[in-house]
Parts: sequence; C-alpha cells; structure tokens
Amino acid sequence: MPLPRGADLRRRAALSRHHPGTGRVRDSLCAHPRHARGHPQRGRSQRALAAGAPRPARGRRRRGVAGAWRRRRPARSVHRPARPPHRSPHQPPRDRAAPGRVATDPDGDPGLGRGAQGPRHRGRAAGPAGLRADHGRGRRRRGAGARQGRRGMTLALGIDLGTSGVKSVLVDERDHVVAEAAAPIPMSRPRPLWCEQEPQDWWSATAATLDALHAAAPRAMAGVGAIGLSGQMLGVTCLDAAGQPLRPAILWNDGRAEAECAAVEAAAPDFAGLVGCRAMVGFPAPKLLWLARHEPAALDQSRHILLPKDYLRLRLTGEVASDLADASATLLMDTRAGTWSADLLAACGLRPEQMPALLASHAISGVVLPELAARWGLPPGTPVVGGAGDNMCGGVGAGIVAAGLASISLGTSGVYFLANDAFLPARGGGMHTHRHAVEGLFAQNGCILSAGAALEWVAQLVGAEDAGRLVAQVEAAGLPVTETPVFTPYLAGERTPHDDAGLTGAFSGLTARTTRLHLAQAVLEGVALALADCHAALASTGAAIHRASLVGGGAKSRLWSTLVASAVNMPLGRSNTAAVGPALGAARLARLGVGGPLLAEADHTEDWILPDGGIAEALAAKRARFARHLALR
Ligand SMILES: Nc1ncnc2c1ncn2[C@@H]1O[C@H](COP(=O)(O)OP(=O)(O)O)[C@@H](O)[C@H]1O
Ligand SMILES: O=C(CO)[C@@H](O)[C@H](O)COP(=O)(O)O
Repeated sequence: MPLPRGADLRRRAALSRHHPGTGRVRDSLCAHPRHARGHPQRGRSQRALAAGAPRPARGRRRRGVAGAWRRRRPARSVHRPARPPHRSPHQPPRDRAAPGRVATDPDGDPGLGRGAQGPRHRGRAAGPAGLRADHGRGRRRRGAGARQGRRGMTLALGIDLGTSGVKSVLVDERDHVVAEAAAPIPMSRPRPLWCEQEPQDWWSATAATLDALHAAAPRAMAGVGAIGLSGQMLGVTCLDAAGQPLRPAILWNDGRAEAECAAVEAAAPDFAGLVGCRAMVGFPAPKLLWLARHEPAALDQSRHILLPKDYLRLRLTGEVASDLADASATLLMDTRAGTWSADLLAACGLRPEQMPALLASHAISGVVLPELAARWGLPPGTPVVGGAGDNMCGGVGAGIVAAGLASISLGTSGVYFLANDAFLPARGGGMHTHRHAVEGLFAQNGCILSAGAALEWVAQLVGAEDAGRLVAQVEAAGLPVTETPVFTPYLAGERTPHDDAGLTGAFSGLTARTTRLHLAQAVLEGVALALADCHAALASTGAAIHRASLVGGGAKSRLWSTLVASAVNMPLGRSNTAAVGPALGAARLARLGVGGPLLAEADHTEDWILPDGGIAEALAAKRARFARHLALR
C-alpha cells in the first residue's frame, strides 16, 4: 500500500538533507544551442534568443546559484486509486517482465560488467544495442559513477515509454548519461487499422530497465534526486477504480476512429482554435468516442482515463496525474488555458472526474512507492515530476527549448517538432499544435505514422536478423539513390500531410536487379521523403525554422540521417544522446523540478549531418513518383 503522504514528506525532507544539490549555473545565452561551436547560425541575431529563452530554465538557474536543487511538494490535486494496481486482467498470471539490456559507464559502478544482455524479443535485438553508456567519454569519465556514489551527488532518472520499448537513463548533473537500459514492448494489430499494447507490458518493461540499472549501477541509483517520465503520446488507457486496465490501450497509430472525428469537431465552435488542431484519427478524443459507441461498458466502468506514461506514474507512485503538454494532445483540452474542456469531455461520453489532474511538466506529481524505491535502491521518497509526451521530451533532450528550434524524430513514428512562443493552431495538412514541456512554449508538429515501424516491417519482410543490422548492410552496400525503388511508408495510413487512415504503402520501380538491400534503402528514402512532406507542411504555415536536430533510434544511422537532411535540405544536428533523447529530456525535466537547471550543458551536438547534393537531387527526382503513389490507395 502507498505510504501515507505525511510519512512520504518526512522521508523526502530527510532525503533532501542527505542529497544536497549540485545544480550548475551557466550563462543562459551561452547555454543556448545556437551558440554551439559548429552551429550553422552561430553569431546571428540574438533577438530570438532573448525572446525565446525558456523562463523556467532561467528561474532554476538562479535558484541553482544558492547551490541546491530545491525539493518541491507533490501536487495536492492528484488522486490515488483505492489500491495500487498490480496486474492487468489481460495478462497471464506470470510476471511478463522483459529483461532489460543495460549499458553503463564501464567504470561507473565497480563489480558489474557492461552490457548485461537479456534475451532477444521476437528474434530482434532488444533496445539500443551498441550504444555506449558513456557515449564515447569513457576514458575522460573514468570512475564517475563510483565518485557519484561516494559524494552523494544528485542524478536524474529519465524513463521513456516508447512504442518499441522502454528506455531508462541515469543522467548526472552535467547532463552526461552514466547508465542506460532498454527493454522491448510487443504491439498487437488484432484487426485492420487497430493497434494496441497491454499496459502491463509497459510496466513490465519499465521494471525490467530499472532492475537492470539497479543491478548495474546501484550507487548511481542511490544518488537519484528525481525521476521524469516521457511516453508515446495519444494512447488511451482505461482503468477501473483499483487502477486495473479494463482493455488493452489504443495507440497513437490506431486508425479505427475515423468516423468519430467529425462528431468530435462539432462539439466546439472553433475546435482547432481551442485544442490546436483538427480532430484526427489516432488522437484520444475520437478514440474515446469510438469506445463510447462500440464498447460503452469499458468507458463507463473507467474510473481513470490515462495517457501511457501516466499509467507508469500510477504504478510508480500510486498517483493519478498528467502533465499539460502530453494532455494538450488529447484534443480534450483548452490548450491555451491548460484546462480540460467540459464540452469536449461531454461530447466524447466522458465524466470530468475520469480525467487526471494536470500539472506542469517539471512539477512534482508524487514520490516513488516505498517498496519500489527499496527494490531499485532509490532514495526513499524520490519525487516523480509530470514529464511530457515523447516528442516534447525529445525536444528538451535535444535542447529544443526556444522558439524556432526543431527536432526530427526517427522513432517508431517520424515527427517534425517545432518550438514556438505563440500558440498557432493547425487547421489542416495533418499538422497539430500542442503545449511544449517548457512553460510558455508551444510546438507545431508534423507526424508520419511509420518511420522506424516501416524499417521494422521491411526487416521482417526480408528476413533480416534485426533492423540495425539491416541498416548496417545497406550502409555498407553504398547503393545509389537513383537505383532504388520508390516507397511510400503509409503502412498504417498517414497523418501529416494527408490525414488519411485509408492510405496504403507501395513500392514502385522494381526490376530484376532489385535486392533486399534496395528495398530496405527505399524504405529509408521513403521515410525521408515523407518527412520532407512534413517540412513543407510546416513551411507553408510561415514557420521559421532556425535549426533542427535529430532524435530517436533511427538517428543511429548516418545514412538515414543524411537522407533526411537531404530530403528537407537542412543541416541536422545529431548528438551522442540522440537515440535516448526523450529519456534525457525527461531526466532534465526531473532535475528542473527539484531546483536544478533545465539544460546543464550547452549542447550535446557531436556532428552536423549536412544535405548531400547528389542525394538531394535524386530524392527530388523521386518526389513526383512518390506523390503519384497516393492514387494507388
Ligand atoms: N542502427 C539503427 N539504424 C537505424 N534505425 C535503427 C537502428 N536501431 C534501431 N533503429 C530503429 O529505431 C526505432 C526505435 O527508435 P526509438 O526512438 O527507440 O522508438 P520508440 O520511441 O518509438 O520506441 C526502431 O523502429 C528501429 O527500426
Ligand atoms: O502520435 C505521435 C505524436 O503525436 C507519436 O509520435 C507517438 O508519440 C509515438 O512516438 P514514438 O514511439 O514513435 O517515439
């Protein structure tokens, strides 16, 4: 059972004495990513920087001068269910924890080998195999984890519930990832257009990563000052009063609710102006109306409707809450006001009490349950902050914390995310505007539904051992873009710019010389072309994109990164933490929540991926054929 709140706070007070903060103070302008060495716009006007500098970060930095990360009280408005949830009724009675893979600073925690590996999941490598835990700083950072343990320095733990798996990272006060672990999550497509996951699998995978981190880096876990949550967005999770899932979660790439979109939009006179975009398939509001129409009992019995990472919060802390950023994409909120809309809830058959309390992304939502803190060697009463959707957290992880900065995510989905200091609702083109995790900022988004998902699909199709190895073979082959087929990645319909759940994927230009590697490269190119469509949709709104960075698992590939840079014709920053960007962003929000700086280090960018003239020309030549595939639906 959850510890009584008063006891939690007493433990937390004790903790704050034992873990004095070490927040660093940096000049806010110098910390801006555009000032990074090698940045293409370095030295340009400072006005946008001054205007766009994130307010919370400045505030925290000032507090950091006092030398300690402040501890904050958990939000009062959060709700606790009758008892902590333990297992989904959809699961077999065994613990389905997928063993996590872990990578740590090789010298960080003595006595533990690096890269303890769990078994493969469905024949694919689990998690970000091959990522070095210290991201290439092993020699310079020798012994860092051990020192942290001795000095009691404060680390932040970021947990990212991606669609393909959970990634958890331990981040030190200089923003270095000292250990990370990953565990896969299965996905189910039980009917055409449907896409679901079991909340219990989210929790099992999360627990597996934290077990792995605890086993590999116990001292670092003992130094954790706060936890942040990032998660795949838009998932609908229906829970009973005890926190038990009533059905599998309906994911962001589920296309069942097309018929419900018009009815949802009709519920507000200026729907897009209120929520930030048109009602589109895959978003929570139409999916909830679908449940009201097709599974009314499940909706009626739901005591709580949660987003994916908020289910993790419930399991971690026993608290029911969400953050304003992730919740702003439900299409059930007055996005500017930051409140649930009574009209939209009613239109979807929802009762206001079914919705969680809303918090800022850096606000403390609760503390880790005592038995879990003991299991993972976390300090008793470790606070968990609001966190945000994975795209907002990916943005924070990539330093996208001022207007005009963008990130492009190559995860299961592909997302173009542009931070803005104005709320600019999207009125078409499959675009969507939400709140950013950084207070005062919003973000314009374009999203393609199958980026890594398309790569995974072709890897399975051609019998590759795993997607990463297939990409390595493609890179080694060096095939000219002029010789590969054209591929449209509409395997689950498409959101931006088409907003059409009925679109299908296609290859064209196959010849007797086409090999499995040609097909695989065509998929990478097709994703790049689809992201170029997002870029064009964003540009058509008049958006000024000063700089863009890559995040997500696909960013591990130089070829894929170059294809994307060439398709959008922009240099793209790529950091050593790109593949765990959302988890890093969640950790940064956690640190902010306990009085540390948002960005402790100016920039992680290791290299700039430049557009390649030849590739850009070949992709441009393929664009007309790519567009013609739309007629093949
Ligand atoms: N070495 C690699 N090169 C290119 N893509 C990769 C590589 N390794 C993994 N991926 C892709 O990265 C995707 C996972 O990225 P990730 O950001 O973790 O996604 P999510 O957050 O949706 O779980 C997978 O779909 C996989 O196809
Ligand atoms: O629907 C969206 C954003 O609107 C997706 O981007 C999900 O948030 C899934 O993210 P990944 O698992 O692909 O990172």
